[in-house]
Amino acid sequence: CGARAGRCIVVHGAGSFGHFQAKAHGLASGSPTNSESLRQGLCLTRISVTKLNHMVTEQLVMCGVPAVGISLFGAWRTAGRKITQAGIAAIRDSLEAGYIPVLHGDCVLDSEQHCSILSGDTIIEVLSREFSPKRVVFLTDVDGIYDRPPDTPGATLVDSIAVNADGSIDPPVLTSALPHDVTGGLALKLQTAINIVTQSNGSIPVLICKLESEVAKRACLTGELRTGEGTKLFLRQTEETTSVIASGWAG
Ligand SMILES: Nc1ncnc2c1ncn2[C@@H]1O[C@H](COP(=O)(O)OP(=O)(O)OP(=O)(O)O)[C@@H](O)[C@H]1O
Ligand SMILES: C=C(C)CCOP(=O)(O)O
Repeated sequence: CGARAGRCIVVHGAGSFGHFQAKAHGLASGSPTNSESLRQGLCLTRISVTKLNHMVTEQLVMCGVPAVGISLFGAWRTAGRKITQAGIAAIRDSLEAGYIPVLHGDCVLDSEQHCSILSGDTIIEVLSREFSPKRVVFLTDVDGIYDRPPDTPGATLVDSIAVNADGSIDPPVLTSALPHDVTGGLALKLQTAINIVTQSNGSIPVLICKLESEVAKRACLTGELRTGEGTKLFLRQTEETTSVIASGWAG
């Protein structure tokens, strides 16, 4: 409900919705022959992910947030899983009219394999390029990024991750994903966070913390995340980037 305080875009994943149907019908890899089974799988997956989007949007509206659900299907397209068309206009128009767009991981039409899946994480990466937000906050069901899967003995929360210009990170992190996940789970979330940091040259801070917490509220509204509250990614400054910033100030 903190969304009332300013303009923001909400993107949610499919969670326990959609992945089972998508996996059962092979939607991620699609098929050039565009079979009946694939079409049926796409319809069932969309019923599931839009049901979740309806529930999320409804909760936001009940909290007084002017939220509108926006799906990708129809407006976004891929070719061999690569995005060839992103329906940005509908999102921009909704924001300008004072609404909070609520997008979700979805399946879309693909010109080579009939359909493909776009994860909520992939959507966030595209939106970050288009809208250059003040910050991106990933909300998850654990406190942040751990050095190894949090259910592994000895797992420790990582307060900050330095992202190098080549996309490598320090410290390294081990991840795991649930067997039904068709989009890669936390590994894709982390890769998306890294891409946002490198592509924005460090100008978009990325924070990862726990859903439904005071920490999450403060992180979304102010960008503040204290030690032990979650994970912050930042671009490791090299001599080259430092001199560019310095010359920017001098100019
Ligand atoms: N190194 C790690 N640090 C934190 N969480 C991890 C790690 N490795 C695996 N996980 C698991 O990732 C889960 C969080 O990922 P989350 O479910 O938010 O992403 P997702 O699978 O992409 O979800 P969605 O599909 O809804 O976007 C946690 O429940 C945790 O168990
Ligand atoms: C159609 C599906 C399963 C969307 C997946 O979106 P994600 O949960 O954000 O990876």
